[in-house]
Amino acid sequence: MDVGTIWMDGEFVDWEDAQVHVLTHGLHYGTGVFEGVRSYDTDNGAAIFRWEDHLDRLYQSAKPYGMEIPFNREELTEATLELIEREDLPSCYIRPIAFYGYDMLGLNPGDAPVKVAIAVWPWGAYLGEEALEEGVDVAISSWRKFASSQIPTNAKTTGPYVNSVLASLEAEENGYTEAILLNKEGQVAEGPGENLFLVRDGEIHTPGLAESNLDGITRQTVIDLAEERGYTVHADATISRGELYTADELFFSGTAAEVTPIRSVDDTEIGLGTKGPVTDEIQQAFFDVVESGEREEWFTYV
Ligand SMILES: Cc1[nH+]cc(COP(=O)(O)O)c(CN[C@@H](CCC(=O)O)C(=O)O)c1O
Repeated sequence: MDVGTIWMDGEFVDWEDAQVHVLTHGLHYGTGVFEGVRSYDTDNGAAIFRWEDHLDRLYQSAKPYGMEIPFNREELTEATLELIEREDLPSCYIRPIAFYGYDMLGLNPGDAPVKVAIAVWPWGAYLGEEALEEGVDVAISSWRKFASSQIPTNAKTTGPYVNSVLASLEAEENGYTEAILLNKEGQVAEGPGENLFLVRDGEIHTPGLAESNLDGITRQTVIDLAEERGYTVHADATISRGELYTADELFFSGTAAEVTPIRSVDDTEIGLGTKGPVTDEIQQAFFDVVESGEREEWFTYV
């Protein structure tokens, strides 16, 4: 990858110089919070999709860990816009991260400084170029999604992503593109890096957030777009494993995954085994939004 600069604690540094001490608290204990954001090269120029919502979530994610991010919204916004321009990447994936840095180790971060970095890079179709059109084959993970009573699932925290890594590794080792995780009660939670939607008899269902799922910004976008098109959306659904197999359609949503159809679960074909008509309509509506860049309330223009 043709790399450039990274914004780190107020400075733009060369990619290879963006390094941390091996005794960084976040490296040992997973005490970091991050965002996954996309800038699109829209008809109205480069524009970051739902940046304000991602910023909201970044600061909210820091709260359970007593983490004070030492830069305000305006500073992070200015840094990100400048970084996109410096890297000349109107269409890119943006990774802001804040984490407890280097001081004497111990579970309590104590006087460890809060470090902040922002990187951008090109990132195409998260689950593969053909996935958006043809759908992906997924498997139910043997790992369960952790519960919000164990770790705040409304915070996008680095350490707990080992749960997602385990599920993704297992899926790939078994020949699948992605996993679906069940929660500790055995109900459908989400993907390792995506929310999940089910279509049945023309209505759309997605698991609720309280028990185990990230409050996805793309999930909310899908809900808004579906309701605008007259669909009934059940946004607090309890979905059993069996209902996945009998669904008319399934799809993932996420900043990286965008809207990706699921064509099989545990080798059981979903619907006709390809992208379904409702998924197609929602996916097209999503891409119309991010390609046009017209809905100003959802875009921060570079
Ligand atoms: C567990 C999880 N659930 C749902 C979502 C969708 O949330 P949103 O992006 O706000 O719609 C993501 C984003 N996963 C990010 C990280 C992916 C990665 O591999 O790292 C992403 O999509 O950027 C998750 O990590």
